[in-house]
Amino acid sequence: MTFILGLTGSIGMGKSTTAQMFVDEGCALWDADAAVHRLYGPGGAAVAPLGLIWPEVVEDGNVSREALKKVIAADPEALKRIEGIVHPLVAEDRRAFLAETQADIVVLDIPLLFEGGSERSMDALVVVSVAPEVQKARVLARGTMTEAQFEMIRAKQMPDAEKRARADYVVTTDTMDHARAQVRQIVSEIRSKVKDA
Ligand SMILES: CC(C)(COP(=O)(O)OP(=O)(O)OC[C@H]1O[C@@H](n2cnc3c(N)ncnc32)[C@H](O)[C@@H]1O)[C@@H](O)C(=O)NCCC(=O)NCCS
Ligand SMILES: Nc1ncnc2c1ncn2[C@@H]1O[C@H](COP(=O)(O)OP(=O)(O)OP(=O)(O)O)[C@@H](O)[C@H]1O
Repeated sequence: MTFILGLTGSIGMGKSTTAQMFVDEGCALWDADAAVHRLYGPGGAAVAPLGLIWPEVVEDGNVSREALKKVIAADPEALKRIEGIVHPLVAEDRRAFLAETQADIVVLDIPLLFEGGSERSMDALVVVSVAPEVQKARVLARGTMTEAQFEMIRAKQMPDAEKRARADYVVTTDTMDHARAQVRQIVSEIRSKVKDA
């Protein structure tokens, strides 16, 4: 039996960093953002359908994220159409992963877990969270988004407080040591539950 643990949190809250801590504790990981990278890469299943609508986003057989961001900036409806193409392909990638895995605990790192409605298929939910000013400072420090792009994405996502209210576990990502201690506690609780079941 594999225990399926959904991991989510708003932009820049520490999903990838926390997911890696679960891997360090022996959990298997599937990462939705990484699946999107595969789908946009050479031979990826999203390249042809996106290219049919916006030929300019395909460069050397890849989907260019920069070109896609230009499309979204010019047409606010475009993101919905992109999601309509990409999300079913991501769901298929996840099904294939879950069919193969042998791990006792699988962590599914999904930025839009609540927004996309996949929470029902999880055994438990982890939400990562930190103060909003820390979140913003961390995202802007990466230098990949302007403040306006960050605010646009944040406004589109379910508010952090609502996510926390729906979580079975909240991991506060204020420091690495604190987050790691919380991850170890969660894994040990789940392993003892699974053993007793
Ligand atoms: C808009 C795009 C081009 C921006 O690419 P970029 O490389 O700059 O950012 P990246 O993909 O790393 O996203 C950063 C964060 O933004 C948030 N985000 C991304 N897409 C969305 C979305 N459709 N709705 C809400 N938040 C989103 C997530 O928290 C994500 O972790 C890209 O995110 C994209 O193609 N999105 C559509 C596919 C999608 O919905 N992916 C989300 C996970 S399935
Ligand atoms: N527990 C922590 N303590 C200190 N810094 C952290 C912690 N967790 C994450 N960070 C830092 O916060 C930033 C964002 O983390 P990360 O990339 O894991 O977030 P994310 O939620 O996956 O982001 P995105 O939504 O953009 O994909 C990174 O610079 C990371 O080093």
